[in-house]
Amino acid sequence: MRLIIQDNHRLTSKWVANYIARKINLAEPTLERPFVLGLPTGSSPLYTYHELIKLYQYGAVSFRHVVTFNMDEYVGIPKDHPQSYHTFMWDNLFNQIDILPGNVNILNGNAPDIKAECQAYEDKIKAVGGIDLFLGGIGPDGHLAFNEPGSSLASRTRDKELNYDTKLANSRFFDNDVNKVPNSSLTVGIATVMDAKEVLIIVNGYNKARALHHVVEEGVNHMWTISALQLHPRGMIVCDESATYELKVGTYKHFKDIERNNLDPDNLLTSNLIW
Ligand SMILES: N[C@@H]1[C@@H](O)[C@H](O)[C@@H](COP(=O)(O)O)O[C@@H]1O
Repeated sequence: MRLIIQDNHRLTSKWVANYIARKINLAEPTLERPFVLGLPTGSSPLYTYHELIKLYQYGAVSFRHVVTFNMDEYVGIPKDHPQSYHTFMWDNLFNQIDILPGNVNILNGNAPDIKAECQAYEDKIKAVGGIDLFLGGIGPDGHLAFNEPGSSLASRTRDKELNYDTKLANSRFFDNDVNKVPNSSLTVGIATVMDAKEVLIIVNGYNKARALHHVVEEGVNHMWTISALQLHPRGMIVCDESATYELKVGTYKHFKDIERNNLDPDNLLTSNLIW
């Protein structure tokens, strides 16, 4: 697993956006052979999306032949609700880049047949050849997408109840009222994410420091579902300094050392030092 430590959230976002743009460009995607990107919502990827929009505006990347699959969606709120993940993605990324609407895939939290919806999502990912790069964030309890602590590490796309901690964390988007946060979600499973050719997780802030410690320094454990990343051949975390507060000094120094030539986001757009 790679751990890229950046000074702050702004640099984290720039690094991740440049990395994604470089990956898309290197793949030289076409209509027949698109680049397939898994995407999260939340505050962690927000500035990465702003950076990607800037790169698109400068002409440094195009999303014309990019197919996306979002990680998750709430159950029980309309698609056009201001806090639905549909709204988040269209407002913060898709409406501002050249992606074809038909290439965007987001789970339908109001599907009449949840099982069929989730199976169709898994089938569609397979049909396009799998996900090339899955971008993600984590919750303070180390959950990936909505795979709450205790979720099977072999899980696939399904519906999942949200725990109180997650509802509390997400209540900031629902007038700080935990009762307004939906009780359940549709989410890709841990195995769905781990099937991607590459997984890149953004971790920012003190409130994620414990989770970062668990994924980097402890064993694989279903109570910290992000720890499954240790088993991925191309798993990478990009974090800011604040998120490293629970890491051992030695761990911190080790990753700073081995990634010392890869830290400058500006080098990424032309670098071949990329997976
Ligand atoms: N389902 C999402 C996760 O995919 C996301 O990673 C997490 C962290 O969000 P944030 O980045 O806002 O801290 O929140 C939600 O629970």
